[in-house]
Amino acid sequence: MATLPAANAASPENKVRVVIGAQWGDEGKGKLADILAADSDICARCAGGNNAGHTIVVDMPQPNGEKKKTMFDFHLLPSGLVNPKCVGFIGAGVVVHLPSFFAELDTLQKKGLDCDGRLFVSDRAHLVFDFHQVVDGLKEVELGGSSIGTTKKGIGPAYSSKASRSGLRIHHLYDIDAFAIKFRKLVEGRFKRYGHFEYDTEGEIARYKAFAEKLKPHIVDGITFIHKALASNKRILVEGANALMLDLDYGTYPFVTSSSTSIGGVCTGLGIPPRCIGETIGVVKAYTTRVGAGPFPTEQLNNIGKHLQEVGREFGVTTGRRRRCGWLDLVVLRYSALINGYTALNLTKLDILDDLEELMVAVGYELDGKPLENFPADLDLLSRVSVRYVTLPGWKSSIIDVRKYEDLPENCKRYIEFAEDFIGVRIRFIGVGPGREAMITR
Ligand SMILES: Nc1nc2c(ncn2[C@@H]2O[C@H](COP(=O)(O)OP(=O)(O)OP(=O)(O)O)[C@@H](O)[C@H]2O)c(=O)[nH]1
Ligand SMILES: O=P(O)(O)OC[C@H]1O[C@@H](n2cnc3c(O)ncnc32)[C@H](O)[C@@H]1O
Ligand SMILES: N[C@@H](CC(=O)O)C(=O)O
Ligand SMILES: [Mg+2]
Repeated sequence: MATLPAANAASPENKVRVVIGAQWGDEGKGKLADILAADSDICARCAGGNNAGHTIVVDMPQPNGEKKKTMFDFHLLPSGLVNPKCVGFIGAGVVVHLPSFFAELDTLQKKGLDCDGRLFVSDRAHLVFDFHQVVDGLKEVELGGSSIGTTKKGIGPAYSSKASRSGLRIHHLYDIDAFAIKFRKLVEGRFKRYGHFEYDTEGEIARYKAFAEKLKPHIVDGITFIHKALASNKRILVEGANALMLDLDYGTYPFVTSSSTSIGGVCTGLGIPPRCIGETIGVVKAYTTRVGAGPFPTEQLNNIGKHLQEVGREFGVTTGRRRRCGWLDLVVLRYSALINGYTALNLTKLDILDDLEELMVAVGYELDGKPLENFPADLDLLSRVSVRYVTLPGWKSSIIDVRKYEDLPENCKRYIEFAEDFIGVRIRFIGVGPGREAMITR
């Protein structure tokens, strides 16, 4: 009997739901993924690695029956794991740093989340090794003034190993002698390219031999796993990492990450066809942030930027770096919506704009006095654009306790509706605070 389900075994109605970043990351995907995980059986990661940083704030039940506000930081593991009934899955498109995988898992267990038997990883996922992280740092130094500002988690070097067909995948761990030969060759190659650096190659091989044992209960054939889940009508939620403007093809290259962070990465990263994708929810911060180098047309290097950074507590969850801040860029969002085909949007951190007198939103770019029709591929052009803004009045009151759309201040609704009309996609969820409960659903 065949073990894989037949291609048409899944009911056409059972489609995966996708939560995906529409800007330069840190839009608050983790919070929405956590909320949607309540009615999902599986929460899957399809791309990226532990460069991502999702923060989730929930009231956790305590042994004494009380609830305690608890903050979770997810990097490599899917945020849906906060829901005790949700199974986590890491697809083949993700690059996995095993020490971080186990450290994150340990932290979750210590915070009271039992993940036994509900975290699985595809045997086709590539491994990120510590030497990839060293090389990430060395590459940045080599780039000098034009460095990317990576998270130094080894993401680019690991995807480079994968693309150059010398990478090691999880299944390689189970023939340790062959693994050791390939691993030594990989490290030697890095020494040749970057000069010798401190690295205990043999110690690392021994460490991975131990990891291989520890990882066994988590490993699955990802294709069997996801297609059996589809065929048995499991509700699957995909949690995007990073965001469209950091996509290797469509982001502000080379100031991007090294994976496909767009909707295409959902198909390639999980091994599912496009027809299995249903709702695609784009997560949009009510202003714009970016961490790391690269163009950012609406960046505000002034008191507005400072206000957004401070009030929004815009610090990287992975590296602690201060995030750059600026006005909402609707040009970026129209571009992003074309590529990802959002069926709905989640506007987040709207409460951070509460105190501002006036709000500006970018509605066009001009180059040499002429309107630009597109989002330019050429970063030299992008760096020369002047931004056309529309100014909207602020609402100057706190919205953090509002739970119904009708109860939002008029100017706040105007801001939401202006963005929605311009992008052409319905804003269905509105974040008004960091907590799980601080979300308005329309
Ligand atoms: N005040 C406020 N904070 C929010 C809201 N939604 C999310 N947050 C917080 O905003 C931050 C969002 O950043 P991240 O957690 O890095 O977002 P992410 O999209 O999951 O991150 P990446 O995968 O790294 O791109 C977190 O600290 C959230 O707790 C909101 O509506 N209001
Ligand atoms: O992915 P790496 O190579 O570490 O960094 C490249 C580029 O992408 C930015 N970035 C990566 N992950 C995130 C994330 O989760 N949120 C925001 N920005 C991210 C990084 O800062 C570099 O600019
Ligand atoms: N993923 C990160 C990037 C960083 O920490 O630099 C963030 O949450 O901002
Ligand atoms: Mg983040």
